[in-house]
Amino acid sequence: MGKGGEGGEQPHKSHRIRKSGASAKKKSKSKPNSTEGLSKEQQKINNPKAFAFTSSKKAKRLQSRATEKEQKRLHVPTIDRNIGEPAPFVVVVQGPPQVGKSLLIKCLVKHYTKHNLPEVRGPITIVSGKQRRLQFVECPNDINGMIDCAKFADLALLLIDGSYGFEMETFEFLNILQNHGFPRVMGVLTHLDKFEDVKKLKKTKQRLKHRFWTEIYDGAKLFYLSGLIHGKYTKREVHNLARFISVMKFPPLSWRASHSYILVDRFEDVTPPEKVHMNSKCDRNVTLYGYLRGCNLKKGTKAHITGVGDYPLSGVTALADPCPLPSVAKKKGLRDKEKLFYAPMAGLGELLYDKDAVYININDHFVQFSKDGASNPEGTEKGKQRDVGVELVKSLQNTKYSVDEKLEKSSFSLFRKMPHISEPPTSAIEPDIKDGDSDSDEDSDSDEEDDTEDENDPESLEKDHGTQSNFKEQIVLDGGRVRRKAIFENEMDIDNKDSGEDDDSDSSDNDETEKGDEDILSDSPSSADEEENEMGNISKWKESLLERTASRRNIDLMQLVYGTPGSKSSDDMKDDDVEEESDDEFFKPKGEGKKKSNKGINDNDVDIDDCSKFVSTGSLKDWKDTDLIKSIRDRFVTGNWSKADLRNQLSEGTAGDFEDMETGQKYEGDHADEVGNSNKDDALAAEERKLKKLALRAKFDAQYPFLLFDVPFCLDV
Ligand SMILES: Nc1nc2c(ncn2[C@@H]2O[C@H](COP(=O)(O)OP(=O)(O)OP(=O)(O)O)[C@@H](O)[C@H]2O)c(=O)[nH]1
Repeated sequence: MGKGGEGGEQPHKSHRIRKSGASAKKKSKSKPNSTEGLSKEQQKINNPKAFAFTSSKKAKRLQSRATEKEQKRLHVPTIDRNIGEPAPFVVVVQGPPQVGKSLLIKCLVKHYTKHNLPEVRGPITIVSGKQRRLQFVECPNDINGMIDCAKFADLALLLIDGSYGFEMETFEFLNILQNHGFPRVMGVLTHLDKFEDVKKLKKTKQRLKHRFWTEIYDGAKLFYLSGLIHGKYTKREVHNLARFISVMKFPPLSWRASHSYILVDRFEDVTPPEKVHMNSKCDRNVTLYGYLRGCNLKKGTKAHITGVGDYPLSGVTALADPCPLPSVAKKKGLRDKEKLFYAPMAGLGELLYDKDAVYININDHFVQFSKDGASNPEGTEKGKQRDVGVELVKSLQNTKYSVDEKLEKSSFSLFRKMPHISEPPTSAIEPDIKDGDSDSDEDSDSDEEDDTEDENDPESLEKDHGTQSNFKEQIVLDGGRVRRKAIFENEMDIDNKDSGEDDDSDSSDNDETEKGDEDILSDSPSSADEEENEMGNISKWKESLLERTASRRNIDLMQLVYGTPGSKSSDDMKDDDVEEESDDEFFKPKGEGKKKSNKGINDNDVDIDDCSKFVSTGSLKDWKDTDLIKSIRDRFVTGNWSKADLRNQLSEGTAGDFEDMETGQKYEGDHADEVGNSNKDDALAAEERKLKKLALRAKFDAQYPFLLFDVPFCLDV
């Protein structure tokens, strides 16, 4: 572009600096000392104060902020080994029983695909965006299931019953997650519609949020699902949750990225039927289907199947994607056709592609079964001539109950006059526990029950996790359900503080909860300890678990050797033992008493020291015996050594013969004459030995005559 407007183009008008008027004045005002044309260095020299910092603190803060920003920018690049489309991210939905896991998955699937899921079984794959697929898995409520889920979860949705509080399952899963490279975790509070008091709801939300933050990290995301509408979570809340999952970043976990693994979404037993017919326990061939994650998988590699074992792969085949990502055409959002989902185990979809076959699944209500022959009288006669296969199928139509259902209802008696034994109903657990512990628990733990338990069922069992622990598991029987509530002392502390604050602001708020909690605090003996255990990011319950494991194995050697301070005297202990023994003896079956009376070393105690070795208990001393411990007490640094000297002197004085080998002089003890005739042979043998020694000594002296002199010498070479 030329200035002269060559080529027919219009020239740009150059900027004209104002020389008069308001804007010219303004400029001259803002720049009284014109520094135009000066370099930055020169400007600094001219006015150093303008470039100096006014506050050192502020400067320091700015500097650290700049460094932080710089550091954040720098990160180790993650290597993505995935070829082609990335495998779906696995979203594990975990929580205690009946918290609403299946319902949440159903609602999320409905939101993403507009399909109703009849049943949640196995992984459910859906297309959630143009570049993203998700796989929902419901975590089973057993520890093995939790371990398996922790291995493949990219995101864990921890469902918590808000009306009830934290349960043990959540913490168990969190602990397992930590051992598998902590994936993304999000909390979801359900059953919030059970709160009638808005204030109480708000408070509970706050409390649970802070506890959640303490366990994971400050600011961890916690969603609230406020209730159900037509048996489903509200659309808005599900939409928000789904949005959050859709945009979430899943940084690859290093171990997983360098190992190949498959979350199996379908499996097929492809063993030839005749082989199974010949031998029902023959080795089976099983085909497993699923998305491959991590790195590549080769034929012949040994694969570990959780809960089954290690097996070599006989072959790996790449199949067509059952739930492909939509086309990359430039358009906003997903079309309805592209909202695919794949859930072979949940009984969805009509076609099933196998390695060697295609199955067509037809819903039962579309199938017209032929009428049962027995229903019409004519058919009975015809039925006699029917084919055996037809007969079998017809009889199958008649069965009302499946084998499992029949087994559940079945019962048997071991002896003729005994009542029938059948599987106990779940409610049968209740009276058992109540009978055993209800009395004592009501007495001791009645103070520690909070409002939810009061409402539902006051009878509960408590297990203290160690003496120092601030974390307790409380087994509560809640409307026929056994629930394992997690109770934190810290939590109670916070509650108390909160209630105190609230009391100031609103004294009329007399919640049962607060009362209960205050009682707990005032009555609990470890209130001083609680103050020490302030809320922090460190999870105290995990610490206590470690401590307990360590303390089980530790033996206090000091206590074993020197005894417990203020322990009973040995006589007292003996008396106690005698009493115990006599009591035991009284109720013992025949022959048992003798075993117990043998006060040898306890076999269990032997295992504590080294369980890998077999130790014969007969040859060992019982180091629990106080007399035995006393007998060696003076052999240690802290013992009385003068006693030992005295004993040596006495033994020397009384023990009799002593012979100085240097001089050949012989000292005889006071009691030498007490040696009887029976020891004569010994004396002769000793005499012989002495002569031998003297002869040897003479020989030695002859060989090394210089050793007879005490004068030090050296050899000159
Ligand atoms: N009132 C209320 N009921 C809920 C809520 N969430 C779930 N439910 C109900 O709780 C019951 C259990 O829900 P599920 O989704 O089967 O729970 P789950 O965790 O899958 O149960 P399991 O698989 O047996 O462990 C259902 O009847 C739900 O309707 C909620 O937020 N409020």
